[in-house]
Amino acid sequence: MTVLRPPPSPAKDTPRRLPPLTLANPDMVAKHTPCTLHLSVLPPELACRLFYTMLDESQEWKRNQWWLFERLVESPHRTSFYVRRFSASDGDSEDVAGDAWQEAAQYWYNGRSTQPPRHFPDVLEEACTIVERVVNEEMKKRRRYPLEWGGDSLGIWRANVAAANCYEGAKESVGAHADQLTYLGPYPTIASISLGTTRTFRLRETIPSDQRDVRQARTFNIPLPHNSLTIMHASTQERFKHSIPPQSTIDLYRPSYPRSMASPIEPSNCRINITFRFYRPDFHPSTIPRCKCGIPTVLRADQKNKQDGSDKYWWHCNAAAQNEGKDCGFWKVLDIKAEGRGPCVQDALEDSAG
Ligand SMILES: O=C(O)CCC(=O)C(=O)O
Ligand SMILES: [Fe+2]
Repeated sequence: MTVLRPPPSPAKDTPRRLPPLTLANPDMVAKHTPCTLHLSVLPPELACRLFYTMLDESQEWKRNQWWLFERLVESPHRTSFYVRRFSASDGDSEDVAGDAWQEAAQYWYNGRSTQPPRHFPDVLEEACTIVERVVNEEMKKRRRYPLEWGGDSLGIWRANVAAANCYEGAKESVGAHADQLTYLGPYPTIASISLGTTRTFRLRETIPSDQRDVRQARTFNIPLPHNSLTIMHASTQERFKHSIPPQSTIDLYRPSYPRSMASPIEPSNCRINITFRFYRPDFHPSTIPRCKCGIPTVLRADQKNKQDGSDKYWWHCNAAAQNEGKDCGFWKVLDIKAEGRGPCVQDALEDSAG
């Protein structure tokens, strides 16, 4: 007897695999990613002075340490955290350098106890003012997202903290991640300046689970030269992971100015990165949910699962990072309204409509 078999079902269409793409100039970065790249952003003398100052400071920076699957691991680069001093004329209800914010600095280091954070050195303050100007000009050209911070009636972005990283040699790196949103809140704008040797900044989109059958992620490699500013605009932390991958070789950086009149120019194999950030008053440390371990939780965007296409964020226990990998399993969805946070851009829009 002949057994009739149904014809083989046609192979399911798998989305096209896309090769990595190098984004070699600002136009390409803006076209393919939610980021913008700004070359030669600081006056050259200031960029060089900032490089020397932060390189000297970096002698004190530490490798982050945390527990991962029952193993204590160490970040393959050194890092530090700075807070900005504000004058009363800035109208801040609380200086971010105040005691409460020291908790936030501690959580830059995965919950490790730390010394009080340092203040911006003068040269960092000088650079920050220029960076803010560039960020605000760029933000004016962009759409705003409903969950962005809407508390500044003039819609002006400013930085109140900075995280700094030093990558020494070609092998130091940072793995693929999206930044934690604990004190930044949803849809932050993060401005990241690069000094010293050129390194590749890698961006890769996370495709939400319900779109995996229709499209694939692409890897974008962006070479970041000395004195360039990368702005990770709103939605980068919701949709992309970023990294600085290890490289087989790097070009030494040759500063254009000596440290002093008498000193020779010394080539360097270091890249200094400074990310300027705005810690939101509505994500003040006193408002961060505590888990059953009694310590502050951390907030992350859920890049894979969207609620009916809209974003979802989780507060979750982060004790494992410092507690030999053990946590209490606390997970709670962020509910901006119920938690009394804001105003967000959407609230400002509702007010003007109503
Ligand atoms: O070095 C860089 O450009 C990225 C640093 C970074 O991702 C971070 O500090 O969160
Ligand atoms: Fe990051």
